[in-house]
Amino acid sequence: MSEAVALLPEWLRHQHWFTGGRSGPLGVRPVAAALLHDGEPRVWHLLTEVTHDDGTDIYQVPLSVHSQRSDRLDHVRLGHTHDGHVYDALHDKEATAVLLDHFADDAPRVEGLRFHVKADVEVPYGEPSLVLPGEHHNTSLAYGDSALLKVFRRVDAGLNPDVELHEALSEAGCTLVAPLMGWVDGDWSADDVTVTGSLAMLRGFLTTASDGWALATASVRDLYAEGDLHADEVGGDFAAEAYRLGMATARVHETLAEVLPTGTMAASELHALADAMTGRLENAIALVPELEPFAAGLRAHYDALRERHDPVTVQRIHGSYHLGQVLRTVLGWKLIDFEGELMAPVADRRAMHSPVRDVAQMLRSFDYAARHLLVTDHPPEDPAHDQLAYRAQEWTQRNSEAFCNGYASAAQLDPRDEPELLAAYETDTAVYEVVFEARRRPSWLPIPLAAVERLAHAR
Ligand SMILES: Nc1ncnc2c1ncn2[C@@H]1O[C@H](COP(=O)(O)OP(=O)(O)O)[C@@H](O)[C@H]1O
Ligand SMILES: O=P(O)(O)O[C@H]1O[C@H](CO)[C@@H](O[C@H]2O[C@H](CO)[C@@H](O)[C@H](O)[C@H]2O)[C@H](O)[C@H]1O
Repeated sequence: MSEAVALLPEWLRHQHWFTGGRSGPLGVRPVAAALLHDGEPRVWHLLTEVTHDDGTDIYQVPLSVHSQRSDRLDHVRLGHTHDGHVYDALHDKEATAVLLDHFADDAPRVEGLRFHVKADVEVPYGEPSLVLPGEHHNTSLAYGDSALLKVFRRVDAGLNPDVELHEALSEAGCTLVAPLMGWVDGDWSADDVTVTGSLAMLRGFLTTASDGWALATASVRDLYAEGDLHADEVGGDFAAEAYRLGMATARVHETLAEVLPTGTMAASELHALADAMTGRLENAIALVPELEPFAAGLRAHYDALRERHDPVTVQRIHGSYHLGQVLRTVLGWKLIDFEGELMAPVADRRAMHSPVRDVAQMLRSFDYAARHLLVTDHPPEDPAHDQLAYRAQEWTQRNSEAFCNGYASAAQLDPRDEPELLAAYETDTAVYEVVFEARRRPSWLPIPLAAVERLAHAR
């Protein structure tokens, strides 16, 4: 194993799900290793601590070791050791079959790993796996067309909120998420004590799904192609979908409030929330000085929270809600990926908030969908820019209203009745997005910066 571990730093550096600092991996130290299959290939389950210039994280890196080099797996080869050729096991169908087989009742027990299957679930043993394409934070394997195994790459001690909320919603009979079929948790050593955390989640595969971002941006393309028509006049109007998405969101919130704890945020906690938002703004300004001219206007939204006297009802929410986290199937909208903001500590990701926070994030996502073509295809020097920007604003307005109408029709709460909360959460999200884009997609930075400017002048 130690030879294979030596291959990890260079390999990890090139994995898009590796988020460790600018330095990349500086050191790698296994914290748990288990042999899942002692045959050809040999399959190892490995958890490794990775040190980088921003700190230390635990990554899950199942490996398969073949005695012969495999052309088929060349694209996921880490290198060669005395034991054989080492591959990313999640891309190796022989190894992923081994992984799925461990959910079976009669599978050999593996020390430090526990595979759980929910009652009455049919695990598709024998189905080949396919890695879902795209640059995701984790690696998801579709087994046939019935189950999806999401293998968390960066893992934390404790229950992953994705597993926790899928379990709560599935148990409550909520059909607005893919049903939870099972999960894996495991142990590793941290500072000489053993900790436990969620490692993977098995859920139903939604075969007819299109993601919300693809659908919304297709609607915006239609609008842009007809620059002289309003959003409600073009063929690809999205408002009815936005309305239904609002309803689905409200119903999920309602179920979460029924089956998981709720609470209230009193004035002192609202102060603390406003302070946390202000702190994030100050950090963001240090990184992106273009924010500075808008700082006073943005802080005013946080001050409004400090001035509020009524308590705010809080509950578990999605936590990182946007159009990429919703799938439209023939049976309607489904919500996915309840992990929360990945870079936040797990305790923050499991914190209770007003459901208005999810609404605010989805409204930001409508703004992104409407404006992203202004950045990619119609920059300010394009003569059509100003007209299209106007249309984009109309599209956002129309779909935000429709979403809130749908939400209000299915919930006790109309998010527009909480304007201070909505504006504060929208501002906090836009500030987060400024940092996210500055680091990850600088060419998209104008999208949240335009929102920051609008929000700064909105009080
Ligand atoms: N239950 C599902 N059925 C079909 N596709 C899904 C399902 N859940 C997620 N997906 C697809 O997999 C992608 C990644 O899932 P997600 O849970 O968001 O993982 P990650 O955290 O790695 O991004 C989604 O963008 C979606 O396209
Ligand atoms: O996918 P995650 O939940 O980890 O979210 C991160 O990446 C998102 C981009 O994929 C990012 O979302 C931002 O861009 C989206 C369009 O690509 C847009 O729909 C969102 O509204 C916008 O916030 C998200 O902020 C980031 O945490």
